Amino acid sequence: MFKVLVSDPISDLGIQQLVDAADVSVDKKPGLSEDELVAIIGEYDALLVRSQTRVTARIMDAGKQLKVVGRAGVGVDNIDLEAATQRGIIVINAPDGNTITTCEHTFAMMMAVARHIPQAYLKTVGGEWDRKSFLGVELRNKTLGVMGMGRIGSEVAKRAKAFGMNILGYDPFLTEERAAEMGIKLASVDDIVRNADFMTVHTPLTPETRHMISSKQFEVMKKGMRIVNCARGGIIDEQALVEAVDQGIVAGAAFDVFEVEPPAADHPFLTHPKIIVTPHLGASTVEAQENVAIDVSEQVLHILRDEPFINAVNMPPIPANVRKILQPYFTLGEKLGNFVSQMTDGAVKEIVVSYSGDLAEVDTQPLTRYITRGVLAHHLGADQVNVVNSMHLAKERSVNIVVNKTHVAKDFTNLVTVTLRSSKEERTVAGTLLTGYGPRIVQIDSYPVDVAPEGNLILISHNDKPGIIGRVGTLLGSNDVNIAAMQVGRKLVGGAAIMVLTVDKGAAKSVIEEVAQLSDLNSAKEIHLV
Ligand SMILES: NC(=O)c1ccc[n+]([C@@H]2O[C@H](COP(=O)([O-])OP(=O)(O)OC[C@H]3O[C@@H](n4cnc5c(N)ncnc54)[C@H](O)[C@@H]3O)[C@@H](O)[C@H]2O)c1
Ligand SMILES: O=C(O)[C@H](O)COP(=O)(O)O
Repeated sequence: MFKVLVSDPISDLGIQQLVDAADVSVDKKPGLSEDELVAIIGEYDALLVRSQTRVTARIMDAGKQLKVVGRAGVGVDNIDLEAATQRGIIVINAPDGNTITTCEHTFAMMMAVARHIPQAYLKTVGGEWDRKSFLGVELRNKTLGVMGMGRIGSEVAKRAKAFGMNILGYDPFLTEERAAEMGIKLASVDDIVRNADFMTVHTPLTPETRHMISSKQFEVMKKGMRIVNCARGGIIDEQALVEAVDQGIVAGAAFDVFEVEPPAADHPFLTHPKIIVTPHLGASTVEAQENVAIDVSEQVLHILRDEPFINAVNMPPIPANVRKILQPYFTLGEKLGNFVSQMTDGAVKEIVVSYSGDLAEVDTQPLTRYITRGVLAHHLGADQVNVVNSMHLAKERSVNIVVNKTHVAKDFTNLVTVTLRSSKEERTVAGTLLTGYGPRIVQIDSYPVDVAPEGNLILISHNDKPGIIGRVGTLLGSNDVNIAAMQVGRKLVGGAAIMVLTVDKGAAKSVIEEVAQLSDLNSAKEIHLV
């Protein structure tokens, strides 16, 4: 039974699939302190959070069984990603579920600041009928600068066009062509600061974006600009903003997010007549909360059940077209890595992976992660290595990973070859997916074979002499080890050869040692693939 802890308020409807799952039990304990989480996290396999819970290295250290941290939302700045990666904890988010909701909140804030809605409301409900103090501005024909043209920024730009705004967009990944397609103008930060009437930020908070709008930008800013931040506190320098508003450079600002949340009671935004605020409500709609909780619950279930998943934040995303090609090879790749690791003696120094055929056409890094996981799992334990930390663990142990690609495939449409170089030897195994047969090992060292990569296998290297197969069979049989399948590979009659036996159950170590002592046998190894 997998145990899931929900430590922030997350939509009940959204996590229903977890609650309904027969192999999962869910505990909802919102509002726990770090110490309280440390005390209980040890029994959980998954932790579900929004932005309130700070998932620290200390919590992850205590989470001995923790496989996944699921963020029901976009920003993962409350999660120590580095610590998660080092510990092999997968961090996933729900990047799409709250895009529209946050975009709409951005417009709510933009229009509220343009028309002084919160200030006017307060006066009106206070009994004052003040129609003079709140002269607003239209959005129509104004220039809107959008910093960060990702999911939310792009939706904001799309809707701003309906208001008749001219849009300047800045994003390191925005090209002239894409900007033209969207009917906006590609701009620099400086262009936006000098020319926009409204500016809205939609970047993550990174060392690069922290205070990307600060005194230097306010000094050259178009007078009368209105600024919205529904992304992350700290992208706009709060102190510098207050000064710019007081100097009349900025006409008004609308902030949903703060450098420190919740802000201190004496935070200058809270009493400033030209700055309006909401308490990080960007994603707070019924629809968004259901969406993100559904998305994250679905992926958490996949991860707990060891099924393919998406939206891992601490490993590179796999585009859908690449995933389609690679996914069928993930299990095979891991098994090849595990097989070659079990057959190789000595300390692993280098993993050489060769991809040929169609596989060579795409970014194979995700598949290399699975192969590396297979190699390392044999030495470090399957529970210690996963696709998130496999490359990190290899690097930490100075295991070099070399990837070669050849577009031409000789005998198979696609072939994955894994060679392990250790302190003692170099061994190779290759596999493919055969239509109608599934994953097969088709080469061991330089011998062609056809072996299903599963169950208990015995790999024997011997000299091709009459009677040897019988002797091996008799010895195993007398020890109650039944042979289910057998493959023999040789290059020359009477020369060196290999034998791969699939046996119904694992043989005792002593039996394998006895097999290795038979005449004309060079080595015998048991290989177990799950
Ligand atoms: N207020 C809320 O409740 C709320 C809700 C959802 C998202 N968010 C926040 O909104 C932000 C945007 O979310 P998203 O889903 O659109 O993310 P996204 O990843 O789709 O888009 C972010 C964009 O920022 C760009 N970017 C990165 N560095 C940049 C830089 N230095 N200058 C300009 N652009 C840069 C990226 O290239 C990317 O296109 C995030 O910070 C997210 O955490 C807030
Ligand atoms: O990054 C996000 O998804 C938003 O900031 C929403 O955060 P929340 O889930 O705490 O509302």
